Amino acid sequence: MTREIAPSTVEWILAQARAGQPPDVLLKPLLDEGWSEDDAVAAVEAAVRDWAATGSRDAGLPPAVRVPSPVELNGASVLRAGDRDVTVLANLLLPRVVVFGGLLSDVECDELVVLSRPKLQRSTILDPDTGDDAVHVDRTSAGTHFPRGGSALVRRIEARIAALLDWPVENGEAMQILRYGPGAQYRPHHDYFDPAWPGSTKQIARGGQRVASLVMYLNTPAHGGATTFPDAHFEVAAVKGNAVFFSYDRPHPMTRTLHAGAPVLDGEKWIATKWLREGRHD
Ligand SMILES: O=C(O)CCC(=O)C(=O)O
Ligand SMILES: [Fe+2]
Repeated sequence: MTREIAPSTVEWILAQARAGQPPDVLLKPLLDEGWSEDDAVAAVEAAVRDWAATGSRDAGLPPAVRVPSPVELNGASVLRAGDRDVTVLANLLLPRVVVFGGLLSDVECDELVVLSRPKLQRSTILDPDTGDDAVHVDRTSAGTHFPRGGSALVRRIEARIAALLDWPVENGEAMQILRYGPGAQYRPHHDYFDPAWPGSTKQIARGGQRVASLVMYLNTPAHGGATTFPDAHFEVAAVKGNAVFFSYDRPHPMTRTLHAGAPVLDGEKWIATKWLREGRHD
């Protein structure tokens, strides 16, 4: 139970927060009244959360939800992810992006490529009206997928990702494999289901919104094929075994998670993508 703060104190705390005061300033009046530090922190967090939720609603934004949060800023450089150590190569707050090194071994990357090559089909994107998959010029890769838990290899990688991101395996969609040949690309898009699209309802019914994406690079293209974030003027080079994680706490462009697979200029590019849902995806 969160202790109630007097409304006048809430107003004072929010005014300090808006003015950019640090947390210890916000906590001081409660600590001075004899509150325990835990109660004071919980009460201030609740006040700020309510205020943010009201602000979002007033601005016509969808509410923010909890997302995987693998590492804080200036946190550990190496994370133990189940059976493997993974390095943190870059960490950005807006958009929320983390670049990981060595998430997959070379052997795992090669195995995924070998298993996928004979199964490839032209990639599709979601038809905004029907929610069904359709071939589109915006996405000129070929792909396939591996159902969750479908093999020992997939189970091992899924368990590692769940440990790294602290997000249940059951909330993950099937692992999607993509191959881009020379010139192929994936034009800028968001991975969440746009609530304005009639077809999104059908997708959201299975496990809720997507809240994060993990794109794992299965090879290093000879030239090109970066994952770009145009709103942030930021790009992640495709390097075998590495991965880029990004989360979006609401299905809105304000998350700045617009992203693209830039054209492959020489050679081919292989990736495995895991999309994570709010809830269990069946
Ligand atoms: O190819 C890339 O780098 C990005 C892939 C992507 O956006 C996706 O799979 O949703
Ligand atoms: Fe994407």
